[in-house]
Amino acid sequence: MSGAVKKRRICVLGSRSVGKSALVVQYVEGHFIEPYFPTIESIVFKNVTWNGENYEFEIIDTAGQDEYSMLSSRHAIGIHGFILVYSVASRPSFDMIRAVHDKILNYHGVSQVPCVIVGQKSDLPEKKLAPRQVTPQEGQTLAKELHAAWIETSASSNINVSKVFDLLLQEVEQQYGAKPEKATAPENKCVVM
Ligand SMILES: Nc1nc2c(ncn2[C@@H]2O[C@H](COP(=O)(O)OP(=O)(O)OP(=O)(O)O)[C@@H](O)[C@H]2O)c(=O)[nH]1
Repeated sequence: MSGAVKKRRICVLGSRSVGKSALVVQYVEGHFIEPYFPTIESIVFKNVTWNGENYEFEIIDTAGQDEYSMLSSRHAIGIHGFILVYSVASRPSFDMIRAVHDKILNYHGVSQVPCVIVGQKSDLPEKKLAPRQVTPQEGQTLAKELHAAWIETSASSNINVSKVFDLLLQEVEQQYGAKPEKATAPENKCVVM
């Protein structure tokens, strides 16, 4: 194992109330937050060992987006990897994934960024608490099209939560490898919202 800690900055994006904060808190603190507090922005850190290397995640949990919200440069520039979250019980939140992904690509001026698409709240249809509005097949098809990884999770039942971050590291290391500074989009680039 090499001693150096590799820093990776991760941004979590998606519609309101899809469970972005719950996912991050379950991963970092190991518990589920039941009440809903809309996030403005929260940054948390976690150290992990992956493939024999030490990493420090800086995870930026953002306020929920809608089709009209602009992507802040803080949530695009210098970010190594993106977690795009929808709820499997919300079709509009799934439709938002493509819009957010397009905004990220516009910032970076590339055709691909390291990304994991997450279908959250998988417990809702399983426990018959809410009907499923997005099938796993639809999630996988979109991810294939956007060259992203895909997974379904439940923050409340702690299903697949840490796998999200393992998958993202895999995507980040595949794309940037030893050159993570390439995640920095040019500052003077014209940005199309
Ligand atoms: N059943 C279930 N509920 C969840 C899950 N994750 C989050 N929730 C609930 O969904 C609501 C919204 O969760 P948040 O984590 O605050 O959602 P968010 O995407 O961060 O919301 P914004 O800050 O508005 O963007 C809360 O009441 C959570 O308890 C899950 O995996 N299963």
